[in-house]
Amino acid sequence: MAALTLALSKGRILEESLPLLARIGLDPAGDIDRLLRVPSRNRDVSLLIVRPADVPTYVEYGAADLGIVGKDVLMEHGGAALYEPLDLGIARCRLSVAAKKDGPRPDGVRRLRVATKYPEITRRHFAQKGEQVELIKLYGSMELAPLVGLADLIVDLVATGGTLKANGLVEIETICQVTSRLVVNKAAMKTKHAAIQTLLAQFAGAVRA
Ligand SMILES: Nc1ncnc2c1ncn2[C@@H]1O[C@H](COP(=O)(O)OP(=O)(O)OP(=O)(O)O)[C@@H](O)[C@H]1O
Ligand SMILES: O=P(O)(O)OC[C@H]1O[C@H](OP(=O)(O)OP(=O)(O)O)[C@H](O)[C@@H]1O
Repeated sequence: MAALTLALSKGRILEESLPLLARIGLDPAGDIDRLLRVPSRNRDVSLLIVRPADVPTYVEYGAADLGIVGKDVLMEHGGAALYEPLDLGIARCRLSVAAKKDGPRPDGVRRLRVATKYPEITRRHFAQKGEQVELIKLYGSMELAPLVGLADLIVDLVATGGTLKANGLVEIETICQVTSRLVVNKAAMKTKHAAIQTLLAQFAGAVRA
């Protein structure tokens, strides 16, 4: 079998991937808290532990043959350069627009300011609605922005709604549902076809189990 490299999103997705990986013999055979490249129990597959937002880049450039990444990250990156054959159904959440409980007060003069880690998705969302907004790129803790007057709205991930509630924010619109996806490098899908198909079938079986 051709050797394969699988890029994993560290953090929450890695945690939720571990049971799936274990089911198909791909559990890490090394310290995933320290190592960035880790062998798996299957000697033909090695694992890369990377920041979630970097997974599409590793797979697109062929540094990894496959990757596990959130749909939110794929949509922001622009997924056209990758195959996305399988929804793994893990790290389930949604991407939503939220505001302070008393809501944004458009004054008809100033554009609404929207703070987000996802400027591309946010730009497309408001453009589709014909609304002109000012985007403010943040790298985390979006919930703070409306509280301190940095933004009128945020676009962020919501799962239980606990973080929004704790910060006195309410969800006003869902943009899309999010789960993690298995993605594949387009060239590798041809050159390592048999090995990748075998792995895809194993992942699909593990998801059904
Ligand atoms: N509350 C949540 N419930 C379920 N899935 C989530 C939740 N928050 C984020 N996710 C999913 O997990 C992915 C990674 O989130 P995580 O919080 O682990 O990393 P991050 O903070 O975005 O990454 P980085 O450490 O690079 O900033 C997201 O892209 C999304 O797909
Ligand atoms: O609706 P909830 O269940 O509260 O989940 C939503 C929160 O989860 C994510 O953050 P995370 O916990 O991953 O922390 P982060 O800010 O470090 O990414 C997201 O950015 C929200 O803040």
